[in-house]
Amino acid sequence: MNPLYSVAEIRAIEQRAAPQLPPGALMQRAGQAGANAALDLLPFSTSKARVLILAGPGNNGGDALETAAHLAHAGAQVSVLHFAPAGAAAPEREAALQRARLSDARFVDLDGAAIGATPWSLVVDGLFGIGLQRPLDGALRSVVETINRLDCQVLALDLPSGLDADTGAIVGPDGVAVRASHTITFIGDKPGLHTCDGRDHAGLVDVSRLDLEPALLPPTRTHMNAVEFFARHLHKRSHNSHKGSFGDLAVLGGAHGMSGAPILAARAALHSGAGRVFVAFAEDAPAYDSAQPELMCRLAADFDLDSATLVVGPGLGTARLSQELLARALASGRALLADADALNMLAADAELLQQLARRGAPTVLTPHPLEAARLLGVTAAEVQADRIGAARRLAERCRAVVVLKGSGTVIAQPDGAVVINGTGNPALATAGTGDVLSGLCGSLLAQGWPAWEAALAAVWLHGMAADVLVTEGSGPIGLAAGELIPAIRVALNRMVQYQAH
Ligand SMILES: NC(=O)C1=CN([C@@H]2O[C@H](COP(=O)(O)OP(=O)(O)OC[C@H]3O[C@@H](n4cnc5c(N)ncnc54)[C@H](OP(=O)(O)O)[C@@H]3O)[C@@H](O)[C@H]2O)[C@H](O)CC1
Ligand SMILES: [K+]
Repeated sequence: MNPLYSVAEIRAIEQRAAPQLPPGALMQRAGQAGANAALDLLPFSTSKARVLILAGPGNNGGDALETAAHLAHAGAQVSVLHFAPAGAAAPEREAALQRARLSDARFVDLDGAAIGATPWSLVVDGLFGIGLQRPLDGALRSVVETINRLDCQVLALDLPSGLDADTGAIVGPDGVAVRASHTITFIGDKPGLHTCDGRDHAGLVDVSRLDLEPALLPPTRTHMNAVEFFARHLHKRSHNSHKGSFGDLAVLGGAHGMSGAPILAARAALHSGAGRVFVAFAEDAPAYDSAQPELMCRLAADFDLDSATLVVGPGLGTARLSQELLARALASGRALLADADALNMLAADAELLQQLARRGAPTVLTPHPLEAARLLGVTAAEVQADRIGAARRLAERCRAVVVLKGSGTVIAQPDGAVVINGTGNPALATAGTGDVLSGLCGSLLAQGWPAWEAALAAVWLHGMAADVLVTEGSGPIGLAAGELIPAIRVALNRMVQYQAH
């Protein structure tokens, strides 16, 4: 299990640990952990390695100075770009500075051109960590811009400087942040490294607990998604089973001219194991889907919405007829997933929203940031500035499981529990992948999964399918949403094979 800690939680752990440790022990351990991570990235013959260390004015800078001393001791050619604190520094930072000055590391004063002209093996980013208060400006900003133009690997200490550790947003409206290839984060993992701009700036993340006793690390309400969270719902199938054993799902959508979306969702549902899949079209119901004749096409007005688990929204439109269909669906006692236009109609009608929140049956909402913004009455930028907060508020307000899509999808429960998903990649940034996700998640609900575990598994599988397709060369550019569907089936069956009871 990978818990994620907020800055406040990390500070509290630090305060609890410090009295039990010699002064400066945590910074020295962070320096050692930083050096170990750096050595793993350097060529075997360390003496040939040119390492640029950026040391900021705070304790993140202190970690960098300790790292510099260790790497110089290991024989690397270390250059330190030091940004002295405006006022008095912490004693442990002073000690780290002394150690670096006494080592073979060279303190340099390089401008952007000089930095750009040197063939560095590695840059270590110790400008700012969890103490960043405001956007990077002036010399700090231009150093970060210079580093981001280099080709070499960049190791961020604790987190990429310029990033908000809690939200993954870059600090400041026009802010900059280091683009690291690797991050070694201290004491505990941090949500901001895995969502919003976090994944693009943190690279591969590794955690060093700085040898703190596990008892010092309290339980958290935020975790990275993991198969173990939903594995108990993976079951091998019995011979003595039939289509009725695996539930009925109906995808409610498809207003005039928007029939592709519900079809995509329905195909995904079929290939994720639902026993029978209906497509209930708001208008223009086709006789059948020639590519997937297994799907049963109906006119929504004639379909008994109480007879199946429901996915409501793909291509549904927001016309009067669609609003009535949504109201009927919300009144059903069956499990329900609301996506796309269903979310837009809920945002525009407080009564429908209340009806949703009063539902007793399992309910999942799958908004992208703009849909979440409409539901919360804020802007998409405000949602992205605090994706975890937005998902938590929406889950609480709607009393439903919320899947806030985007880089590092955030899944929230009404009780405040949050999971950030780590699978997936930019190949998913194409039309229709949301419909595939809603069909997949709806299919798990139809097979009897609880809302929370269905959402965790669906988001995990959806991302994993994209990751597998990219390794096979089918992306990230040009992946079509429909291509995810067979890959999801493979990933699901493999997971059942290896994990199921
Ligand atoms: N958490 C732990 O147990 C340990 C953490 N370590 C490392 O320490 C940092 C946190 O250190 P902290 O000093 O609190 O914060 P930072 O180093 O991130 O930066 C704060 C200093 O930077 C100044 N500041 C902040 N924003 C800016 C800015 N945009 N431009 C210029 N200067 C800025 C700030 O000064 P103020 O002017 O705001 O007072 C601070 O001086 C953590 O991330 C770990 O790496 C320990 O080493 C190990 C234990
Ligand atoms: K940093």
